[in-house]
Amino acid sequence: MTQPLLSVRDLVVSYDGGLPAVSNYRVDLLPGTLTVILGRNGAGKTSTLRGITGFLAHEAGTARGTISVRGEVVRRPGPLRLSKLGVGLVAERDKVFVNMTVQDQLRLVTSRRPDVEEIFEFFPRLRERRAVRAGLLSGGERQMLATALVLLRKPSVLLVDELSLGLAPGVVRELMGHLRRLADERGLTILAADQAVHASLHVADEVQVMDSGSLVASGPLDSLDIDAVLDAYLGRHER
Ligand SMILES: Nc1ncnc2c1ncn2[C@@H]1O[C@H](COP(=O)(O)OP(=O)(O)OP(=O)(O)O)[C@@H](O)[C@H]1O
Repeated sequence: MTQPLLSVRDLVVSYDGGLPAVSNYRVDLLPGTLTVILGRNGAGKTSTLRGITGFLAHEAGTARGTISVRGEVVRRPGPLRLSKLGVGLVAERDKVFVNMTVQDQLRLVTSRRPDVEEIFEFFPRLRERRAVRAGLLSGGERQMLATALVLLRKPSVLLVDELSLGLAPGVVRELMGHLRRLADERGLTILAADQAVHASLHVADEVQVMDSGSLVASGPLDSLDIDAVLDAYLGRHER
């Protein structure tokens, strides 16, 4: 059986010592696959990705659980440790410097021209817009830049939070298509949390549905009665 690249068991995330925002979350990410976490506002998607990567200190949040990378339990997981093990996070609300050009931001992360060239090959739109300040990019282009800045660090696992936030359906489909290509062409292993149900299901290998901090469904797309699960937990109107 193929070994998961990243496994999570019994993840619990709480804020300010309150009731858990995430309870007993688990996942196995197989190499080169794309898993999506779906759930309505406040379901616990962002907290799950923060809990895995340890980006909780600024949120007065705590996480416990077991995270393994390539079969090895990660001792004292946290942002730096996970990053060194090749786990990258594209955080919700794009983290780009609005006054810097696309090209300058990419060069902040790497001085290797071939790496920047590779990014431009993958995102031709960023090449076209390379001399433009990030503040003038469209929402979709900003998300491409935010993703590119993480990709330059050459992760093998990419966690992506709400790529579709505030974007038009056509742009969301394009961005989801990029995630699919990153898995297929680059062999990246991806866990993406999103509310864009249709676009996510179109590209996913595995699907997880969260409600009130708990998983209510999880498995390969073709093994789930996805319509029933989504009707029950997202409501037909949100699909
Ligand atoms: N920094 C924080 N401090 C306190 N509570 C928080 C914090 N961030 C999230 N929460 C709470 O944790 C729960 C899960 O929120 P979370 O943002 O993880 O959900 P989500 O599924 O990502 O929602 P959305 O799609 O709206 O981003 C919610 O009840 C939320 O109010």
